[in-house]
Amino acid sequence: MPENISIKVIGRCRPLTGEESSKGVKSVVKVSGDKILLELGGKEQSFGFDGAYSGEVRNEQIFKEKCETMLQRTTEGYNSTIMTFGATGAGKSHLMSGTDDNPGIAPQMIKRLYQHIAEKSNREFFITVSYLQAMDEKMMDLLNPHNNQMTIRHHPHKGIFVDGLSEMVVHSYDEMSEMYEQGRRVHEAGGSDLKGSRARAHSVFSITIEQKERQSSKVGVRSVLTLAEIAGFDHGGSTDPKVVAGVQGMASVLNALGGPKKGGAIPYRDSVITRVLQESLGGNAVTMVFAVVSPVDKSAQETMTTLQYAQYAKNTKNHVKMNLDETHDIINDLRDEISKLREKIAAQSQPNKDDVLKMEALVQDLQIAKRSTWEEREKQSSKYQNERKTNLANKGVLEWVQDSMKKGNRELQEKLMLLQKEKDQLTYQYKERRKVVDDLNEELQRKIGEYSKLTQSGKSSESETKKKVTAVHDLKEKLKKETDGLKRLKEQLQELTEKQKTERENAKAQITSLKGNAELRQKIEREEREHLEKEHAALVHFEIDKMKMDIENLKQDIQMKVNKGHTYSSQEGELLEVHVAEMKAEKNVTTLQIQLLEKEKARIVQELEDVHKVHKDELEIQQLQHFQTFRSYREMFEEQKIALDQRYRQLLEDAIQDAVFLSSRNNELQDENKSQRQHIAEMKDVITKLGGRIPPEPGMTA
Ligand SMILES: Nc1ncnc2c1ncn2[C@@H]1O[C@H](COP(=O)(O)OP(=O)(O)OP(=O)(O)O)[C@@H](O)[C@H]1O
Repeated sequence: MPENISIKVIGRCRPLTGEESSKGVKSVVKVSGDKILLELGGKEQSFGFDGAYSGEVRNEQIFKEKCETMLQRTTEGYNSTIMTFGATGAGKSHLMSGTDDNPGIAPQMIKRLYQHIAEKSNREFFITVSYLQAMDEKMMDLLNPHNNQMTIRHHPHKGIFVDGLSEMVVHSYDEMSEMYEQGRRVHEAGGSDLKGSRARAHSVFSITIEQKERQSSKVGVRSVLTLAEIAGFDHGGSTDPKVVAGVQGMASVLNALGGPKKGGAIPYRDSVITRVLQESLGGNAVTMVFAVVSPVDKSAQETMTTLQYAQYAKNTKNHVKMNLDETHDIINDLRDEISKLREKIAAQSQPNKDDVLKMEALVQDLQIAKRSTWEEREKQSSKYQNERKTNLANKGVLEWVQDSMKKGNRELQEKLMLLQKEKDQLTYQYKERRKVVDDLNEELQRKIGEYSKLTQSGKSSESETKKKVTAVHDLKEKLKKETDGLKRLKEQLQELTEKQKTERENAKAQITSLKGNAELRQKIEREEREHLEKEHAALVHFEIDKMKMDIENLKQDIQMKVNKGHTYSSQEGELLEVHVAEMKAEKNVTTLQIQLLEKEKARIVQELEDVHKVHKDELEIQQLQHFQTFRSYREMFEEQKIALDQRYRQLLEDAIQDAVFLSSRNNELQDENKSQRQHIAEMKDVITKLGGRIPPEPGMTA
């Protein structure tokens, strides 16, 4: 049994914008409890709703207090609709979509839906989205803006649906958010072929949720969550019937549902948006309407209209029921019905017209039902995905695709930035430790110097010498420890560098797969080169440092040995000098190599930039060529379609003519047959009269 539930209406008034405040614009709207108070013509009018919010209240709070329960019902299998409606600039988009730091109803709904799904691991979900724009009675597919025809149909089980509107399967929160965001951008861009003001454009984002228990034969449930933004009723003085119907259709329906015209026929069919939202307005959906108004004095009349119609919505009752997903049973029932009807028609000598029409409708329902299986829809959705980019490019709104790439890139960049931050911290620690090592080294040298002075003076006592030697040893131990720590830090840094490299590779692969975004790819590659440069410079620096430390250690060892009384033979001295000279030479060679590498690097960078430029130009040419080819294919296809249509029409005409000819020939033959039979009957009569004698043939004598 359907439940009768009234449409809930919430009032919302936006604050004055900064510009309006600075210009001294007067506010004529107040929010008090669940009421919106409007000052018009010197009088204050009060409109009571199921809730009212001022613009200062954050969208999160409104969602929590009013919309979260709607999600609950949706996930139980009930259709739910949330619409924002009001004049242009009243704040509909701010409430429905919001901003990055004040997310609107739609992004919060999407987030909560996927949290719910994550909690229900025992259930299997199949989720699709579609996004429709209706303006001046013209429909546009916001997810896949094609030029194919779209028709609003009614299906006995599916309810109202738009045949031809792309239904995209989504598998994750990210995918759904991206679809919503991208569709919204197409809506904002308006699409190049949609003339007119966006102030008259309605948009409907529908999330269809089908779910069933895993590994169970129980019938699942199916529900549609509709998020709609309805434009105000202002047609800007236009007399174009489509423009008027587009914005007035909703007013007429609300009036007939809960206004002065209540009780009469409801003119859903008078406009696209009311037909599409028929289930949400007096039908099978739990509906919440946000009447969104501006506080500006100049908009007071529009505010009044919005609030009045919102009252009509409040008087409307919907008839809500849980929707079972019986697609497979429906297909079987339809097949049974079709085969019974086929037998009936076959048994008729003259097919009954009503039976034939019924058969046609059943076959159409079966086709729709067959297209409703999860597998079929998944296939269809991939097809739409493939068409999307071309359609978006054709509409001149491909720009946003690049924007969304930038968004994806931002996430990658953030990941890389985190790694870089970690690395910066490590590098800082490394530098600090390095300073400690250097200081220790200095101290050690000083201590060794003191020790050698003492031993050379020959005045030191044994205990004093011992003390100096112990101090040198202790320092050496400390230095060793610090150097080990430094080594470990270096290893960590190297690990992090590897990780960074892998992430950058991933980022690069991801960016490479995003066709046509040459700028972005170049940016990533340049950043990667710069990182590598820094890495190499640090590595070379480290090696030179190490070499210096080795020389220092060598020097200290020699000094210690000398201090202990060791005397170097001239051969040993020569060897050591050679050793030090070799190290110095090695250092010079390394420095030279670095300079050469720098030059080589500059050359490669230049080469890369050149190659990149050539590729970018080529890519642009290719893209142009592709579009041209695509256009000529389309034209060819249109021509062939026209030729085929003509041929088909010709064949049809021929067939009709044949049928007409055969039917008239049939009539002639029937007439002939009739006159023959009459003639035979007359002949028989004559024979009987003649007593069985056959009369002579005319012209013969008896
Ligand atoms: N609650 C709010 N807090 C702060 N600013 C708001 C709020 N609501 C709306 N605004 C601001 O008011 C202006 C109009 O809002 P918005 O674009 O959402 O209106 P709209 O009804 O969607 O307009 P249109 O029909 O032209 O698309 C915007 O600058 C928006 O940032």
